[in-house]
Amino acid sequence: MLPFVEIDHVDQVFPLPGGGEYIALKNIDLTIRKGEFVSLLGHSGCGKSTLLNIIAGLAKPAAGGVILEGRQVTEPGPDRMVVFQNYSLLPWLTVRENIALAVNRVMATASKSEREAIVEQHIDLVNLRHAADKRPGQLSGGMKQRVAIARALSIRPKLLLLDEPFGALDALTRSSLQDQLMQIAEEHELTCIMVTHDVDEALLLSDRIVMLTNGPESYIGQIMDVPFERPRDRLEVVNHPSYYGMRSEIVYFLNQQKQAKKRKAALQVGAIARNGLEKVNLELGFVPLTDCAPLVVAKELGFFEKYGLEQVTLSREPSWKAIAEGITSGRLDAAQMIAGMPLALTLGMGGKAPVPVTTGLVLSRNGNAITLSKRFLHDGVRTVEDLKAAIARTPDKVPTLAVVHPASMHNLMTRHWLASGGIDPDRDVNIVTIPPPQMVAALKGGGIDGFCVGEPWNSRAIQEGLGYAIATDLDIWPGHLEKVLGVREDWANRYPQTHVALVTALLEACEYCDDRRNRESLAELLSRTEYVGASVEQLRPGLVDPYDRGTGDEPAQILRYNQFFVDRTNCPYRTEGLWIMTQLARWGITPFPRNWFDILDRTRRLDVFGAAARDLGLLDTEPNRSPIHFADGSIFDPDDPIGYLNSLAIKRDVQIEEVTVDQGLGVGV
Ligand SMILES: Nc1ncnc2c1ncn2[C@@H]1O[C@H](COP(=O)(O)OP(=O)(O)OP(=O)(O)O)[C@@H](O)[C@H]1O
Repeated sequence: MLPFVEIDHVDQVFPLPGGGEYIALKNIDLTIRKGEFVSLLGHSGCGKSTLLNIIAGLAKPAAGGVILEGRQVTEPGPDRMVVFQNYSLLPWLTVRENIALAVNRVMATASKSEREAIVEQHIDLVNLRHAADKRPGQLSGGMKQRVAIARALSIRPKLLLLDEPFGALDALTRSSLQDQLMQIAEEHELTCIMVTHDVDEALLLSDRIVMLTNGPESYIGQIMDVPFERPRDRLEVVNHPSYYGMRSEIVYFLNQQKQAKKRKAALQVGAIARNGLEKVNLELGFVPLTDCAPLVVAKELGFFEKYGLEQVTLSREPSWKAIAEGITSGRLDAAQMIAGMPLALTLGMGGKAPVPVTTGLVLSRNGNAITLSKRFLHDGVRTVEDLKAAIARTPDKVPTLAVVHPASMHNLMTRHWLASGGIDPDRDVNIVTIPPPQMVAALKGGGIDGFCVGEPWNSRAIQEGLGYAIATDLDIWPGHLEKVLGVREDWANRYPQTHVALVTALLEACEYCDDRRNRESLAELLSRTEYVGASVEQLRPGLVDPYDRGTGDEPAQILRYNQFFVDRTNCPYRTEGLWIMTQLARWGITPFPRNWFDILDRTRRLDVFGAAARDLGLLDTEPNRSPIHFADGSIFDPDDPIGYLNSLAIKRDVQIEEVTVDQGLGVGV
């Protein structure tokens, strides 16, 4: 379906009184379907109203634009009506006259009796017949807001924009108006965008909640799908089993934003040097997943302090996109990253300028699964070949599969798996990106037919009866690298001793995580809201318990499902980085660099890993140059990456070019 509203890479910039400028919004990109109700949520001053004004055509963005039904918005128009918090009614006109003013202006070609009928219909719509001849001064706040809504709806806008419409009302009036708005929006299939501060209001009314980060340069931090069925009943919504989980996820996001503000102020302090290290105050990003465990353990068990890193803060990030932004902007010192991210950022993914990012540590291996909607299991889909046959049976229905980021192993391995079964991942299926914590809600809402993600999100979908794991990543490439520690290259050069201390602390934490005696307490630790925030039951499969694929088969113990240390987990082998680069090129995500050796040298810091491993007395850290063997029988020979690329049957147009990567970035840390 074509998008109804496209907010296309919008930036907004305001001049500051003393000179300079304030970047309020940065790269806001969002599409909205017809009939959808979307809320914009965020702290005061984050830019919600600024964005709404741009959509309304009341302000022009500094960059990007808004497209409504294929036409660029350049000025206000009757197809978009805004309802403001302060009602903006004309005080000398009655309720009827206030509504009639809008109708007469916009529907000038309709006959007088038609226009009168529309006015009366909308007076009834908001139950104000008894007050039709009263002026605003004689009305309560709730009544005034009902007039404003009736006036907005009377001209039949395509898009209703609401800027904290109920913010000034008492609780009772507020809930009654929310119910009325919900009913009207559903009956008239209205598309609505509402700015609100109120988490419960957003959950009650919205199909999606768009959470904005704090400014300057606010961006979309997280988007939550709200899966409650319509028509909605307030009590049923609040009693829905997912309600409090979703609510706490939003509150957590807002709290994180508050803390980020404090941290930004603290960043001005800059590097604190002590203990022979150039910097001991670090901000580390992670995404709520089972395999963030080494960071959590290093923090909770004091491994950072043990190696002199006295002030380490962990920052729970909503998505891999936020991690990339945090590292490239210098907001984060280092982060848990999907394995392809340092390479994709260094090569300039999506046409962006290359930002050299490097890794000296693999944090984990394995731990992902491809989960499909249960309906495929009912159709007998057990293998990739069965999936191909199922797709061929319904050529008009292209399944949508979600991955967590284009540069993730989830994307690259799902594509490898599909292609190994003769399914073209760009033509036979539709692959979209969704942050890990939102996968289950998206599957439940029916927007996607399956996903590839790390734990606990597969097990959650399986335990809720929504899906089954058709393949774990051990069925595709057993022992593949999964998460790495990523830092900017200029950061690594500026803080070399700190970098080694950080890798040493995390390497010791990895060893702790793979000691099976610690796994029970690890599941408890990860379940805490500030870390993964899922139940222990959802975290246990694969980590502690046998893995239940949701197929009805007996759960099987997969010892290496979450692998943190054993079997030479932690060395950032160049061969694996090289395979990732072939895949990024295979699917058109980045070019394949002719200077691949140089890129590998810069992005895989074997020297840092070696120094940390020596500090811990570990042997056997030699680079491994053996070919990679995949479960489908294919082999990657690191000596001939271009020959390998040429041999692949399903691929896009592969670009092979010299990639120039400068190191001269402004250091914000
Ligand atoms: N015309 C302007 N000139 C300069 N700065 C502005 C202008 N309009 C908004 N800003 C700034 O842009 C940022 C975003 O403002 P905006 O009103 O969109 O925030 P908001 O999220 O709607 O806040 P609230 O929830 O408090 O209404 C704020 O820092 C604000 O001070």
